[in-house]
Amino acid sequence: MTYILRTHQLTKTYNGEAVVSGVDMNIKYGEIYGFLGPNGAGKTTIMKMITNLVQPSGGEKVHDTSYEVLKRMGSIIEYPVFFEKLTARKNLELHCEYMGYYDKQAITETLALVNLVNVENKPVKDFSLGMKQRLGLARAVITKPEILILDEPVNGLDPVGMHELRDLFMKLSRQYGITLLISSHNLSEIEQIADTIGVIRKGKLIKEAPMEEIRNAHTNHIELVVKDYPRAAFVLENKLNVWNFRVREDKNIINIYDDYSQNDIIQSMIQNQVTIESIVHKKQPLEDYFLQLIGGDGPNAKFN
Ligand SMILES: Nc1ncnc2c1ncn2[C@@H]1O[C@H](COP(=O)(O)OP(=O)(O)OP(=O)(O)O)[C@@H](O)[C@H]1O
Repeated sequence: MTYILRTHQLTKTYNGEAVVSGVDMNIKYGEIYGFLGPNGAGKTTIMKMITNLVQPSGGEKVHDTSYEVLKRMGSIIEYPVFFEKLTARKNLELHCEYMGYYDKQAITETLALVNLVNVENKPVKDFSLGMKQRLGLARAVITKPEILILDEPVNGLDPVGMHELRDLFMKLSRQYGITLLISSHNLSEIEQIADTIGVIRKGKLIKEAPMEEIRNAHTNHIELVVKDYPRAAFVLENKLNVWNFRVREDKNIINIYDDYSQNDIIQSMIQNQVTIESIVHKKQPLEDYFLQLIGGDGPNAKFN
């Protein structure tokens, strides 16, 4: 089966208000699924429904075999809590006992995986945020889950901590074959590692696509500046069969997102008496595209 986890019309209502509505997510085996959205968009609520911490008001989630996958699911939804006075190793030992999984070798291996071997006998209260995040991850992966659900795991980390954690995610995915669902409110945090991106805005999944497709389609585009944009748009659609473009009416700019030949566009515009002021190939920062998507009202839209 291609998918390890799918949701179908997943919905959550609080006090008559839908905070998550009709979400269809499709997470493939072994991939890193970047779950993006501004604060309050509904990411945590969806992750809680997936991990059975919150009961959906409607819709469902579909695993291959529901009970079995739950056992094979690791998660960090809220800030990970530890027995602060106990050592990292002791925390992992207690967790394994609680889960009915006791394998000393697994503890040692997992501490090595998250690079905490040299501090395994320190009490957790002396750990930095990054170390705690890595210990949380160790706890989530020690029982060898097939899927990991991580809610904003790099939040609050400095660039070094973020980098370390991203490397670890790649390792878990590529070397251990674990599927990862990682939420973030910042595209740049997961852009390099995500295979698929799901974008949530006001409780609705507004985009789900391979990261590569988004990168190609939206970072490269042709910017066409014309005197008469309605006529230029007409020519694009009717003479060149170009549909994937956006008009910025205030500036007579047309951004064309698919891979078209600039020459064809120039020739066709000339043949149809459209005056071109300029035509250039541009790269849009991906973050701008994301802000535009979740803001929904122009390139300067902010998250909230
Ligand atoms: N138990 C609850 N009762 C009422 N409203 C809730 C409850 N839990 C969440 N909400 C609301 O649901 C909306 C979505 O919250 P959620 O925490 O899922 O968003 P999020 O995308 O994870 O944002 P953040 O990154 O800030 O955690 C918010 O408006 C929040 O106030």
